Parts: sequence; C-alpha cells; structure tokens
Amino acid sequence: MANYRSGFVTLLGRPNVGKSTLINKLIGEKITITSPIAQTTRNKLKGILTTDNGQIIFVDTPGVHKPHHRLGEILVKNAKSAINGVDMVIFVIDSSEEPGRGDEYILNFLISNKTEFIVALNKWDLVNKEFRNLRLDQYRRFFGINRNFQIVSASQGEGCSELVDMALNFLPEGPKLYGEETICDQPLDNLLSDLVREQVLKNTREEVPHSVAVKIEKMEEMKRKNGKVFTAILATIIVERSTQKGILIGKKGSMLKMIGQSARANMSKLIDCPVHLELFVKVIPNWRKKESRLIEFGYEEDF
Ligand SMILES: Nc1nc2c(ncn2[C@@H]2O[C@H](COP(=O)(O)OP(=O)(O)OP(=O)(O)O)[C@@H](O)[C@H]2O)c(=O)[nH]1
Repeated sequence: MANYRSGFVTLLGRPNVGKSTLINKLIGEKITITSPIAQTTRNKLKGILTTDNGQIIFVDTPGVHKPHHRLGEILVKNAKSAINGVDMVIFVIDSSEEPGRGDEYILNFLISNKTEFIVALNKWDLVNKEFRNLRLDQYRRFFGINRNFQIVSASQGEGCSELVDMALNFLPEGPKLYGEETICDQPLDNLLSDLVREQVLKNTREEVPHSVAVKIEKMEEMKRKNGKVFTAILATIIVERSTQKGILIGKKGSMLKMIGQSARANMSKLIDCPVHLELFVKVIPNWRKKESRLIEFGYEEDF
C-alpha cells in the first residue's frame, strides 16, 4: 500500500472561476461562501480533506486581480502570501473561456515563484461539446503539454475525486496534521459574518457592491422561558454610502428582513442551534481605504 501523504494546497485563480465551489465539493460541506459575484472570498480559509491515502489542507484565496485600492492590494497580497509554505497549488481555470491575461499573470507568478501546480479546468460542463477538443488544445498550448491537467465541473462534482488523487501525488509523505473531524479552522465570527455578506450580495446584486463588510458585534447563548436554548447574534452591515444603506434596508425594512431570514437559517445550520439575529446597517465613508477599519472588519494582512 502507498504511504500516507499530507500537506497544504492552495486553490489559485481569477475571481469567479469556482474556487469556493470546488473546495465545497471536495470537502463535502458548505464551509466557504459562493455567489455568482466575483470576489466574495475575502479571507483565507482552510478546508481539510482526510482520505484513506492522505490528508489535504486546502487554503482558499481571493482571486488574483489588479489592485485598485487598499482592499484590492490586501487581497492580492494575501493570495501571494497564501502560496508561501504550501506544498502545491491547484490553478483553477474557467474553461468556458479561452485563456486570458488574468490567467497569464497567475501563470507567470507561479513560474517565477517556482511553485508546483496542477491545473483544474473547471466549468467544463459549460464548454460546448464541439469545442471541447479545441479548448483543451488551447489550454495545452497555454500551459505546455507536460503540465498535469484535470477536467472538472465543480458544480456537478465531476472529476473531483481524480483531482484529489492527482493532488495527493504531489504531497510529501507524512502523517495527518489535523484530527479527522476538523473541517475548518476559521474563527466562527468570520464564518457567521460571511453568511450575512453572502445574502447581501445575493439579494442586492450590483446595487450594493463589494464595499460591504459585516461585523459580528455580539453573540450570546440565551434561554427562552420554556428552557429552550438559542443563540442571539447582533451584527452590523457596513456600507460606504447612505444610498447603499437605503437599498439594504429596503421598503419598510423588507430587504433587511429578507437578508436576515436567509442568513439566520444558514447560521442555525452552521452552529446547530436556533439563532435570533439582529441586523443593523451603518455608513462609514471610505472604510476600505482606512487601515484601522480593515483590521476591525477582519481583513488583516497575513505575514
Ligand atoms: N456551470 C458551472 N458553474 C460553476 C462551476 N463551478 C462554479 N460555478 C459557478 O461560478 C460562480 C462562481 O463560483 P465561486 O465558487 O464563488 O468562485 P470563486 O472562484 O471562489 O470566486 P471568488 O471568491 O470571487 O474568487 C458561481 O455562480 C458558481 O455556481 C462549474 O463547474 N460549472
């Protein structure tokens, strides 16, 4: 029997290529948030996959993109720091599109860093059957024929176990680094605030852009009169403009109510306890440009 392998793997790729969906599928639990809007993943997040042959600790990263302001710089810096100390990278590609400049930027970055990587051609289900050979050729030419490829469809779960086997082959021999029951090492606050952000992005679409942050102010276990335990959570949604606040609250509070209901349901599932959620919206102009605010809302740089 082959020896046990373990190590750290980062999924790197442009925003929206399906990194979070892929991690969810590989690990089989909803631990990172996914949404059709780019750059929903802001914090590094580890998911741990333990199999009979090895253990992979996945580090999710924000998509690499060109920085426009402080927040962008931190996202990119964190993506770069995420590859430090990992054993290998899974370079996730949206194969429904041709290789582009963003992919080239990441490819050059990986090559200049001498990072080992394999390529996951994701969203293969979206590639028209007649174009599949052509698309594969395009990517073979882009990456070179010696590169290890795996065709996957994260949303359908296709090619995922093959991808895991391929990644395990790149990892060093070693024991389990985490207990089998561990699936995630993010602070609970981050997970809970991400569940609110997810609903904000889903329900408001472009109207409230990425300049939204969520802070969990308070979390307390309480008892109802009938003795049943529930968790009371107080969270603030921070936006940059008062117009955004208006959109978030909605007519007679209808939008905020909808966001709260869905977030609450997901929170209850996550912590396995009924949740009472209270949401507030606060305007802090230009919070993304202020270092102290970035740290307050959990966007610290990793050193
Ligand atoms: N059709 C199809 N859609 C996919 C697939 N994988 C992901 N998606 C969709 O692509 C969108 C983006 O997926 P995410 O997992 O949030 O992407 P991400 O790379 O983590 O995005 P960022 O956090 O912005 O970096 C979502 O709407 C997913 O449902 C796939 O294999 N096929």
